[in-house]
Order: sequence, then structure tokens, then C-alpha cells
Amino acid sequence: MMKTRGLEGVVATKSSICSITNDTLRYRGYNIDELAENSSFEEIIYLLWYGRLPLKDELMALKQELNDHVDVPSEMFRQLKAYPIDAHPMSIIRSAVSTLGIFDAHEDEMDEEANMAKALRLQAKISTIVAGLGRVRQGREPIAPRHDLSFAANFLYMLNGKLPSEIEENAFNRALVLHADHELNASTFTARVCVATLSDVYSGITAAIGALKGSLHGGANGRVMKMLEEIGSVDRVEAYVDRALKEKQKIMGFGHRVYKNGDPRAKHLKDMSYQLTRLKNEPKWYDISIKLADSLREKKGLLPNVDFYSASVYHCLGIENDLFTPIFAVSRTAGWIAHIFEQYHNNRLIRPRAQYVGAEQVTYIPLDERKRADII
Ligand SMILES: CC(=O)SCCNC(=O)CCNC(=O)[C@H](O)C(C)(C)COP(=O)(O)OP(=O)(O)OC[C@H]1O[C@@H](n2cnc3c(N)ncnc32)[C@H](O)[C@@H]1OP(=O)(O)O
Ligand SMILES: O=C([O-])CC(=O)C(=O)O
Repeated sequence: MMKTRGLEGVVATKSSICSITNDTLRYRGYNIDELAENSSFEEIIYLLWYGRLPLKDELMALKQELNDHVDVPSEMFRQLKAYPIDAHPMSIIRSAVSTLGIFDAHEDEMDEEANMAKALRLQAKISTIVAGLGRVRQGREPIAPRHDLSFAANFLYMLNGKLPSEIEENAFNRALVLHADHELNASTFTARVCVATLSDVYSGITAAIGALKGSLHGGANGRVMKMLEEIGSVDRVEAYVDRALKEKQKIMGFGHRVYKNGDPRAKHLKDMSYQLTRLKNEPKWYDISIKLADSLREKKGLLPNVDFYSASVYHCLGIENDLFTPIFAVSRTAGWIAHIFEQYHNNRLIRPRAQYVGAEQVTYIPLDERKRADII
């Protein structure tokens, strides 16, 4: 019955949000290369949610609405401080979003207008929560958001306590654009399975955050930076790769289920990594990355995915490793929401089958008579 492990190559739904064909990624038909060069993250949110690019006034209205909802209750920051300092940041974000949902319920979970309003609130607030978590984990006080900045600038402002330079804002904006959606990746599929039971938007996003956390998915980016730090210098790359491959370790930030000729997002992040590492006078992170990529291509035919160069980009923007995956969640929330809406619009419960390969027709032995040898 089952042909492919991990559902590789299985087409599980129709979607008009995001396509990957011949190694080209498109959001709503627009090539990611053009979007990465030209668009703001807010424009991408509009594109993903409404299916078309906004006009100027529509974009202004969306930006205004996001800014109107960017504050979070002070209890949220108290909650962030109460979690153990060594708790996994994605577990905290998952819990925080779940908590937010308790206070943002609507009696009709299928009400389209109410769900769009929820989506705006969640998209705005998740950024404040992640930046606040970044501060709390450094033992610093969260910084209240501003209401006059772009999504990208406000995040960096809340995290670093100062306005980003134009280069920093543009780089972070581009990273958000590049991570916003990716067809039926594991976390998006999770969100769709969840809401296909007619569960609510927050449950879908909470489930998706749980799936993104894993190291085979979004969790890889923080580990990439740890690996670059562990390698430490260009001359240690070859030995690191040889050992990792010999020990059959997965090297974070490489390989992809769909792209076998390279991830089209990686080149943008690579360029940004080059620029930012030079700008911040930390060229070694780029140099190590390049050497690592060359070595893995040669030795195993593996190419970098979106998580690889994003690590050195975020590092140069003053972001700690453990916030990389939560930032991925901030951006991907835009895509998850688009998919949740699409699922609601044409819903059918998602319930595949499993091919049973376990024991057949086993006779029950009452507990008192059961012996170890009877148990298979
Ligand atoms: C945003 C994202 O989610 S992008 C992905 C982020 N995840 C990572 O970067 C983690 C590292 N990468 C991986 O684990 C994988 O490449 C995945 C999970 C992304 C894709 O997995 P799959 O499609 O199941 O590929 P699979 O694991 O079957 O790999 C095929 C072969 O390449 C090897 N391979 C794939 N990726 C890697 C890697 N990063 N390091 C070392 N070997 C790898 C596998 O071991 C396997 O080798 P084999 O045929 O000799 O056994
Ligand atoms: O599509 C995937 O499997 C993983 C990925 O690159 C993403 O979610 O951005």
C-alpha cells in the first residue's frame, strides 16, 4: 500500500499560494527572486493572505493595522520571564501563542471576518513576543514596540533597543520575505491537518510552531551558527566535514526534500551574509560557510538550504542563535495563516491511512496467567 517514506513526492492537496517547479519558488505566481529584491514583508503578507499584491492605500492600511495590534499585554512579558531560562525558545513561543489564543477566541471559529482580525493580531504580536523573549533571555527588559516603523525595523528595534540602519532593516526584511511560505513543508502541513478538523487559527499556528521546532525543519538554523562557532576557522572545515560524514551526522543547513539542485532562497541569503559579515567586520563566518558549502558539494553532493546562510545573517544583525527559529516562526506565520484560510475555504478532514505491519490475531492472556514468554 505505502509507496514512499515520509510521503516524499506525494501530492496531498491543491493550493494556489506557493509553488515549487523546476527549482523555482513562487508566491502566488511571483518569482521569489523578484519579491526578495523588491518587496516589503507587509506586501508579502498581503499577497499571501489576499491572493494579489496590494495597491498603495491597501498596503498602508495593512501596515497601520499591524502597527495597531503590535502591543502585547504586560502579563505576556511576565509569563516570558517566568519560564525556566534553559527552556527551549520554540517551546516558549509555542506556549505564548497558545496562551494568546485563549484571550482571542471567537464564538464562531469559522467566521471569516473574525479570523482575518485574529490573523492580523497574531501576525503583529508574535513579533513583539519573539523580540521580548530575546531580551528576557539576555536578562534585559523587553522594549515596547513603536507604531511608526516597518515590521522589520520594529522587530530589530524591540530586540536591540536602537533603530536599525537601512542596510540592517533591508536585510532583515528580505530574510522575512524569503521565509514567509514554502508550499507543503512539514509545519504548514501540520497547520492544515490541525485546522481541517475545524479547529481554530491559534491551534493551527501552535501546532505548526511545534513542527517547525525540529532540527530537520526550522530548528536547523540555530544549529548552523553553533556549528560555525564550533568549527571556528576556515582551516578546520575539512576535518569537521570528514568527521561528520564518517559518523553519518546530518550537517545542519544542507539538503532538502524538494530541491535537489539547490534552494533558490539560499543565494539571496548568501549575498546578504557576504555583505553583513564584511560590514560587521566578522568575515570569518562567511568564509567558513563558503568553505563548508564547497566541501559538502564535493564530498556528498549536498547544497545549502534556506537555513544555512540565514545563520550568519542573523548573527550579524545582533541576534542570538536561540532566537533564529522563533524568527523563522514570525515570518512563516504569514504563510501558515494563508494555508489555514485556504484549508477552511475548501475543507475536508485530513485523515490518511496507515499500512498495518504489526502482529495479527494475537490471543489475549489474562494478566494473572501472563508470562514473559507469552508476550511477543
Ligand atoms: C526550512 C527547512 O526545513 S530546510 C531543511 C532544514 N533542515 C536541515 O538543514 C537539517 C539537515 N538536512 C536534513 O536532515 C535533510 O537534508 C532534510 C531533512 C532537509 C531532507 O531529508 P530527506 O529528504 O529525508 O533526505 P534524506 O535524509 O533521505 O537524504 C538523502 C541522503 O542525503 C544525506 N543527507 C541529506 N541531508 C544531509 C545533511 N544535511 N548532512 C549529511 N547528509 C545528508 C542522507 O544521509 C542520505 O544519504 P544516504 O543516501 O547516503 O543515506
Ligand atoms: O519545504 C520544506 O520542506 C522545508 C523548507 O524549505 C521550508 O519550510 O521553508
